[in-house]
Amino acid sequence: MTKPQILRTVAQVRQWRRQALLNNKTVGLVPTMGALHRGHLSLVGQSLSENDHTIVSIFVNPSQFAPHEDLDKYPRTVDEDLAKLEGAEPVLASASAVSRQVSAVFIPKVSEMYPSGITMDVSQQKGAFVSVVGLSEQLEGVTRPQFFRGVATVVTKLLNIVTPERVYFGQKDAQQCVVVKNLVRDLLIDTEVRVMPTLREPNGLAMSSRNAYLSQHMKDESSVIYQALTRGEKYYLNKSSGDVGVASLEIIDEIRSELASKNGFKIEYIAVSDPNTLEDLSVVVPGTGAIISTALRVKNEEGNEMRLIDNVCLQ
Ligand SMILES: Nc1ncnc2c1ncn2[C@@H]1O[C@H](COP(=O)(O)OP(=O)(O)OP(=O)(O)O)[C@@H](O)[C@H]1O
Ligand SMILES: CC(C)(CO)[C@@H](O)C(=O)[O-]
Ligand code: BAL
Repeated sequence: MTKPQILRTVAQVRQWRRQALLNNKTVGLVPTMGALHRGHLSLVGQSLSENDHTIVSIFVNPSQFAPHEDLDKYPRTVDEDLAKLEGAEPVLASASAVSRQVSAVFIPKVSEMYPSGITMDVSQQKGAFVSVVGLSEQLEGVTRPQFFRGVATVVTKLLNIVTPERVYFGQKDAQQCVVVKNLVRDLLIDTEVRVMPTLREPNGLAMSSRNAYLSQHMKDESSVIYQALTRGEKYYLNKSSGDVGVASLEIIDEIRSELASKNGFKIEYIAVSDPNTLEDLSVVVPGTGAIISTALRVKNEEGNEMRLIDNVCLQ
């Protein structure tokens, strides 16, 4: 088993990429903020099965955190992450990929990614930033206004550095996927955006690095989120038929009543949206598809509040 190369500078990644190109090898990129779990490894497995080389980036990107958010305490577990990437058989890797290993891991410093410097205060930031207008002012963008500008910026930088044939994201962060697809299309970036299904804990809770902030009890309680979303999905499936749609408000009411069964969950939003534009849908019609997404705040035993997001797709 060969260990992945650890690359720390943009120049090292470019050199590695040039070599792959010279050898006529395809490259898949899996961008992450580390604290890897099976959800991340499923993206890695998919990339291994579709590309000759897979590069994983581990970078906790400051520009997508607001000053009051958890940048400083975001879980940083690089040694464990590397062990998982070196050793673990990537989840869902197809038979043809089993013999493949992650080729490289890019772990840059903030100064490498932001050569003009960066501060947490958006008004003080220097250098170029990428905004995806419209899409990033909805849903997640309402409570995290800096989030999509930060994500769009860092993903553009990563795509410029790596120029991968394919880049992999998780459906759990549904709005992020739509924002990235739009920026790749509008900035004419030559890469295919692959969106992979959400991996869940046995109780249905979507796997997430920030779940590390939750006690087992809170994790159990939080399984209500997926139960509520699937209740909305079932309601839609039972009521829709042929080309007869279902009012979004009815679906949202179903979800809200399931969530109301738990105390201490503050709903930020429940939305039924067009999967491509993320515009609110008043009716879901079979065949057109929709995303039902939600964000909630939960308190752990220490009284610290944290935010969980999840979604399901309707066909
Ligand atoms: N449960 C999951 N299933 C599939 N993909 C996932 C899952 N969780 C995260 N991902 C994807 O992994 C990539 C890296 O995500 P990130 O490093 O932010 O982890 P995260 O678990 O989403 O962390 P956070 O707790 O900050 O939301 C993203 O494309 C994200 O959508
Ligand atoms: C895409 C990403 C790695 C950009 O920092 C991050 O938002 C994430 O991990 O989902
Ligand atoms: N997975 C999304 C990264 C974030 O919430 O900052």
